[in-house]
Amino acid sequence: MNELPLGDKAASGRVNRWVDPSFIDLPEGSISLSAKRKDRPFLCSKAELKRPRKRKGEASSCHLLKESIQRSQDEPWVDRYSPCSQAELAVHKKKIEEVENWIKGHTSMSKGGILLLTGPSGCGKTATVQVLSLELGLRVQEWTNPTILELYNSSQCELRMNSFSCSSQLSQFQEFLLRANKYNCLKMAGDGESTDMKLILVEDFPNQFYRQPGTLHVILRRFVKTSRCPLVFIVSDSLSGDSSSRFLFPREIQEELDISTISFNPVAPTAMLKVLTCISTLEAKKSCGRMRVPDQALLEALCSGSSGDIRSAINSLQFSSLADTSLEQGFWRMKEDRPVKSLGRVLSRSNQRKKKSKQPKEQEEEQAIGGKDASLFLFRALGKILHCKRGIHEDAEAPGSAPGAGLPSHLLHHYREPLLVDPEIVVERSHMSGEFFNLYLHQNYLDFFSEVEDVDRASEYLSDADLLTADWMSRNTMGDYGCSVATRGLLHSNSQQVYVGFRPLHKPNWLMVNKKHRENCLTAQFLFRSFCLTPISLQTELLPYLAKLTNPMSNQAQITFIQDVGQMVLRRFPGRLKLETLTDKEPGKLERDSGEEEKEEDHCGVEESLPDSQPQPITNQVLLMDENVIIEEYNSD
Ligand SMILES: Nc1ncnc2c1ncn2[C@@H]1O[C@H](COP(=O)(O)OP(=O)(O)OP(=O)(O)O)[C@@H](O)[C@H]1O
Repeated sequence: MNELPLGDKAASGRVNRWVDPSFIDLPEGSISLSAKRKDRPFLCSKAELKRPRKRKGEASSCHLLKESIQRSQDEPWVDRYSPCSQAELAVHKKKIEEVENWIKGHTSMSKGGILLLTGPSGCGKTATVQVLSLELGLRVQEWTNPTILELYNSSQCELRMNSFSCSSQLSQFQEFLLRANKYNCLKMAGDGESTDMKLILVEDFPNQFYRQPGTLHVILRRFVKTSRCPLVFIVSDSLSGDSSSRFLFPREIQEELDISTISFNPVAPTAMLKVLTCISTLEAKKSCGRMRVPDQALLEALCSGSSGDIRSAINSLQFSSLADTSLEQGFWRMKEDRPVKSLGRVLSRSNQRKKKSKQPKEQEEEQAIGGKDASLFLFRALGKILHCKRGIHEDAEAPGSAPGAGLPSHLLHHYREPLLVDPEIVVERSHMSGEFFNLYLHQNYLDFFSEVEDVDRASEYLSDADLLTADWMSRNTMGDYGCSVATRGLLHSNSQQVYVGFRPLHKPNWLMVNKKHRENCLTAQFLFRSFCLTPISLQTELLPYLAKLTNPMSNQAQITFIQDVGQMVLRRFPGRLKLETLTDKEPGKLERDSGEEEKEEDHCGVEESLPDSQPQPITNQVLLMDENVIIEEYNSD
């Protein structure tokens, strides 16, 4: 990445003579044209655009000077240092290229089309679109939800004009989209060589879409029929797992409307560090020595605490510097005497070796700076354990000292380099119970081991962990301990940890088996309710018995279920079951079937019919046909 542009961008080249959108009849707030700031679209902060201008002579020059200093101090650094070119973007080059190719492909020949950009908040999705539009000479026409006041005003106006009785956010959005697609922007004097090419950007969705995504789909279907310019949707991922992009743009709609999707990753720590270093150097220069240049360790702490959100990192940097300029006891000063620490776990391995490793507790303190939610997707959390990173002991760096020098000789084989992750914190941030986390580890750990003795030891630890949670009375308390035993046990057992590269992770087999078990319980209860037995008794006592009889039941559904559950047919599943792959954005939340035990006992309160979500007996019938199993006569003699 190149150097950031020098000096205060906000002060230069501000264009105030921008033209109102061609859709002047729409409420003002619903459209914002980036062409307003066409010459330097990123130079002026929103705050500045909205600031009322004073008339000449209204204030003294001193007052104006003070105001301008204040304004420059107040301006958010994210706006002041917003990127103006691809080289300045802290986004992976490939992602930028992908977006660029898509935009180029869909602006030429007025082809239109829809692009969906997803990724965590603050990873530079909007900045990328803005920069590319600037470079490709496109005008960005962006939808922003009108405020209630604007809605009210517009409806008043419309009432007066005797058109619609009231214009909802939804209808305004629809109108915006259709008109933006149909009409070119008005060309005004001073627009220079601006082209008619434009890009429609939607980041703000009318609330109605979250309640009824179908309404969005109807509008989009209409849009694609006449689409002339590219439409870009930006939807941020949420770590809580309620992915708006999946909800608003389900796969069927993406396929039907040929929506392209590009998924952004969090900003890489190295790129983020570069940006922060650049900004802090420029700001320190500008402050004429009033602001101390933050040390490397502090910048790294801000990077790691922001979890790949560059906006949050820059804001934290600005915030912490504010505290410093006025009071000598500022943030930089407090951090001044800290030992230099590295981004060991995020920078290259060679760098890690050179610098000292951090203790988990210190890492935790640093995470608190910037206050960004540090939740982990399950995929990443598992990766942190399975691809575990280790540092080196401080004493091992001393010349002549052998690894494990402090250990007695008979324990030397237990020597390991210190962990760079804290397994308990990783599990906590995955939002998953220790027991379930263990299941995922159990399913996936083998691929990461190279020695059979290590596997032996690891499986013992997993069994111990299982044992800790065996007793239902203490399960809640012991779950966390069990998880510590499993994670730390796995990490310790893997004595020959080798770099295995990317490995797909799978969901535990147990989940599938458990699901099937629950389905069978419900089906058994439903089909054999007249026996008034628990699902367990039905499946382990009654059905195996019935399976031995000839025509025990007249109901075909019952017969097929008896065949399915009452006989242990190993032939039915030759080889291993097909495992479900764990995707990288899968949330680490699982519904625990808490009511299961009670349900099993409550065998008299059976539902009258099977819920739709449950497998219907027909599934078993298909199995029966496949296997061609015949109920044999049971000879009790
Ligand atoms: N080098 C840089 N690369 C990317 N963004 C930068 C850079 N320097 C500063 N920024 C600022 O960081 C912010 C990045 O936020 P952006 O809106 O692009 O994120 P986003 O992925 O669209 O997330 P959200 O959906 O939450 O808005 C922007 O305000 C941008 O101006």
